[in-house]
Amino acid sequence: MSLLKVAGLNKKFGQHYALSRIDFEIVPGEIHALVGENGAGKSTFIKIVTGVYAPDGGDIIWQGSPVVIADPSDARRIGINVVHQDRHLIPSFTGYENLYLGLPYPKSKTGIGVHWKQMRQRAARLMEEYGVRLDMNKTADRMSPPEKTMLEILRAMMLECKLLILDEPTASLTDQETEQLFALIRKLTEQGTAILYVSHRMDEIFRLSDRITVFRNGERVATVNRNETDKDRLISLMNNSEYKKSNREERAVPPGEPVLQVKELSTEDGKVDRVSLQVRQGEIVGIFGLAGAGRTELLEAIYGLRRISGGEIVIRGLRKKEADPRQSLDQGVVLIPEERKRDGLIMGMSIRENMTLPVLRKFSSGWKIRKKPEKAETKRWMEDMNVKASGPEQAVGQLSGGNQQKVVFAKALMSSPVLFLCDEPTQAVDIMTRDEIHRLLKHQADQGCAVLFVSSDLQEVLDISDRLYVLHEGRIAAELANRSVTPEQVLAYCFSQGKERGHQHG
Ligand SMILES: Nc1ncnc2c1ncn2[C@@H]1O[C@H](COP(=O)(O)OP(=O)(O)OP(=O)(O)O)[C@@H](O)[C@H]1O
Repeated sequence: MSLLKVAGLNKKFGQHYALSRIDFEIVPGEIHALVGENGAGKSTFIKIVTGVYAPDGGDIIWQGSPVVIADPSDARRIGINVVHQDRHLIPSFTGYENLYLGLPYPKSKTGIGVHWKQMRQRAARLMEEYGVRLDMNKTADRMSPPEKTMLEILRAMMLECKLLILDEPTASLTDQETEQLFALIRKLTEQGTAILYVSHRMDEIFRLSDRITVFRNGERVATVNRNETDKDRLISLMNNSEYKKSNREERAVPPGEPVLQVKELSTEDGKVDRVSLQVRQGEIVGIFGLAGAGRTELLEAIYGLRRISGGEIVIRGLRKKEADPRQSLDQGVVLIPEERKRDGLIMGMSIRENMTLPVLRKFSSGWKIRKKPEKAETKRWMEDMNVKASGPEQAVGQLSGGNQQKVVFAKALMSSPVLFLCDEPTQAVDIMTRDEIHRLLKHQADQGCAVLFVSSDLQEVLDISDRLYVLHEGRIAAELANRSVTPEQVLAYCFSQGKERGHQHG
């Protein structure tokens, strides 16, 4: 019998159908992937089955009976939980405290205090049951991304979750960390929990899922068995056209003058430790490291968002005097941040306002902003980046996650930068846009830009970079020419413990 069945589900925003006549079914113990281009309706669907949005029509059947899921606590009560990429943990709370978040703490015998022992025992039982090892005394802000994901899954299982929805769970995880997560997912399904797995990462979908449902423009276009389809067919279903992957080609333009020179750079918090690197004109340089290696921190330090305790940053021959993002922008440096909701965009503002804010000078004459060219350029970039929206005036907060990322990118491109600092720029974007972003960056590099590119997807780093640095515990563990390097070689450096630290030029 199906665990969850929906029939004829509709959801409208204004005149626009985000979901139209959706039929869907998931059975106990199944791993069911949900895929679709950015804006296809996946998040809206999740929000309806978890009680965030009310549908405008259609039925939801849970374990054979019709239900109304009025709010998220309703969903949790019947056994539906979701783990999002934006994790819902309280940073200063320990693992234990986060595990019991929103739940009654076990009371001590007196009925006044918390029964800590019981709390710890229950957590230990749960971890043993699912084969998870976590230091639950650590506060959430000291946990790595995979640890946080595991903790959230454990919390769902405390609530006797029958349907666990994982929304881009591996977005910032490396391959090894993803393996740990997959092992946990398999354990959950063995015990009958169904998994609805939303991801843009095709390889994972093919490794993990039993069935795959494809959404396109708010409609369900297919549900297929994993072993009866392949990646190219799936992508064609997603966008109704032939998909051709761009090849890993050698870039012809030889690198020019150094644009970025980092010498012995350290941050006050110790996350970046005596890092030296350089990126020249026309070069795309990758940075790879495990979660916690200091990838984001390094980019933030270069951009001026993190306090520096030593070393220097030279951009086009000019030494940066202090941590100052404004100065970076003036020097033609842009940062595509990992957390676009926090750092990249103002959700209440329109696409146009977000894109043109840093470059308003370009459109001003005297006191006035020349609206026409401002709008025209916004539109041009929206077309180039294939941003799905009702128009340049739509609020960014109303766009799907992937389309927000495209706006971040367009905004960066608009300022004609000389140096791109990209932190997971293709996170959450669909596979077509991912190729498009790679193409755009290569084009920018061919025009003389320098690109420093961080991704937790090793294959992506290898696909795009001319050269790469491996980061390990805040330090450069290796510099590798990306001609014949294999993923295994890169990973060996990620796990190196100092003594193997060395340089390899090729
Ligand atoms: N609150 C809202 N107001 C107006 N439109 C919205 C709102 N939320 C979503 N939409 C629209 O509904 C459509 C579906 O969006 P949804 O977020 O469900 O897509 P998605 O498949 O999850 O995309 P992504 O892969 O980019 O996260 C989009 O066109 C989006 O702009």
